[in-house]
Amino acid sequence: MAVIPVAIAGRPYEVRVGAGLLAELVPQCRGRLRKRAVPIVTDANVHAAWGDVVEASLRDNGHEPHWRILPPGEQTKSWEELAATVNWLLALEVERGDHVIALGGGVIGDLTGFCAAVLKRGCKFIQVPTTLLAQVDSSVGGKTAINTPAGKNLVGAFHQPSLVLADLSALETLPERELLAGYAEVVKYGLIDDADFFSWCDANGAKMIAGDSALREYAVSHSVAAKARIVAEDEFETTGRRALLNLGHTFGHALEAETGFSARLLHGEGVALGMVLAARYSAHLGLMARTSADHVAQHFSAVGLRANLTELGLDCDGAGLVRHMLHDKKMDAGALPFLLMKGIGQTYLAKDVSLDDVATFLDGELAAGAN
Ligand SMILES: NC(=O)c1ccc[n+]([C@@H]2O[C@H](COP(=O)([O-])OP(=O)(O)OC[C@H]3O[C@@H](n4cnc5c(N)ncnc54)[C@H](O)[C@@H]3O)[C@@H](O)[C@H]2O)c1
Ligand SMILES: O=C(O)C(=O)C[C@@H](O)[C@H](O)[C@H](O)COP(=O)(O)O
Ligand SMILES: [Zn+2]
Repeated sequence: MAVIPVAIAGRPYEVRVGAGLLAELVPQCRGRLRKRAVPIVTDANVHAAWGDVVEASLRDNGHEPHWRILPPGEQTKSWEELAATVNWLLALEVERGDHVIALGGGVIGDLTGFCAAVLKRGCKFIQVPTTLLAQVDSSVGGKTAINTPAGKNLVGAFHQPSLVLADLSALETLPERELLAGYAEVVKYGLIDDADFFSWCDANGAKMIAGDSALREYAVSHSVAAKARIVAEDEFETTGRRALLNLGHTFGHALEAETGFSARLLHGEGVALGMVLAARYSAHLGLMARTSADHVAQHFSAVGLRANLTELGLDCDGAGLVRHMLHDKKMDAGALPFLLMKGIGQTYLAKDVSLDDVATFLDGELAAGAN
């Protein structure tokens, strides 16, 4: 098992990465489950695949699990599920010092974390991520949120978990499309500031996706360490450092909004396409070699992720996509700082991007798409 510290000032915690952690849930949580009753929020797919294992670990150790089993999918990050889940926690008489367990992907982690952030002004929670995306990204760093019709993650809080348990065995039941979506956030760490890791992805990504367990452990641990480093430096996204983790997300979130937060486009798929667009836009501005932008696109295409806007079949223009971007949380005094690239592993926050120019660029991508 790999143990990665997240050195948040005043509230440090560990991310443990290894196979079999779900079966050892109670010993792994030692000292944190103070009562017999343990509230667990999950979704129906995760419950069907792993509910028995978690239930057995709790019952064998004298606990009584209380399950809240939500519908799978992005629509669950809603006001309605937030209110209903908070009311459920209140009915269970959860106290501030109690831990709620979030068992699932990023949807469950983001929603449960937000419930924990607001319940009695903050109770504790444990992230037990079961998707690749949640293991490498969403379970770490304390961003919690729901969506609104206006956009992605527009209501939320920073609220750190007490512990993250990333069981690599959980990935064995994950559908391939979800693995690929999570892989986009793995590659993101290479594109941000780690060209060697991008080369590692070039050499090993496909084998990792196909199921090689040593490669999976390396990909998850390396990604978590990268995220831990960045969030420890800038927990609340105030210095610009944490904003690097948003690479591809301004485009990606606009695409998710345009496709109605539906199964047409998963978050990680939007991020992959968004990073290709960030690379192509950087090349269009002359910041980055066109060959490097093509390399990014080819990397995603080679594993089966979409790398051209035309593949989405959108019925909008560039200005329509830019309108979604006006809700981006990075908006500052009417301007939108943009994550651009000077090369692979050389992402930076640009403050001088013209949204009219982005719209024109997107019109070109929507018309031609292919490079
Ligand atoms: N908080 C953050 O820092 C952060 C970071 C990245 C993404 N996110 C958010 O995370 C969400 C996406 O998360 P996701 O990709 O994990 O999606 P998800 O939570 O929707 O899970 C994907 C699908 O896989 C199923 N599933 C999960 N684990 C499984 C398993 N082990 N076996 C079988 N099926 C399983 C789920 O039921 C769901 O259908 C988005 O809402 C995104 O905004 C948040
Ligand atoms: O942890 C972060 O910071 C991130 O930006 C990670 C992203 O992968 C994640 O999708 C995040 O939720 C996006 O943040 P948002 O502030 O744009 O909602
Ligand atoms: Zn993301």
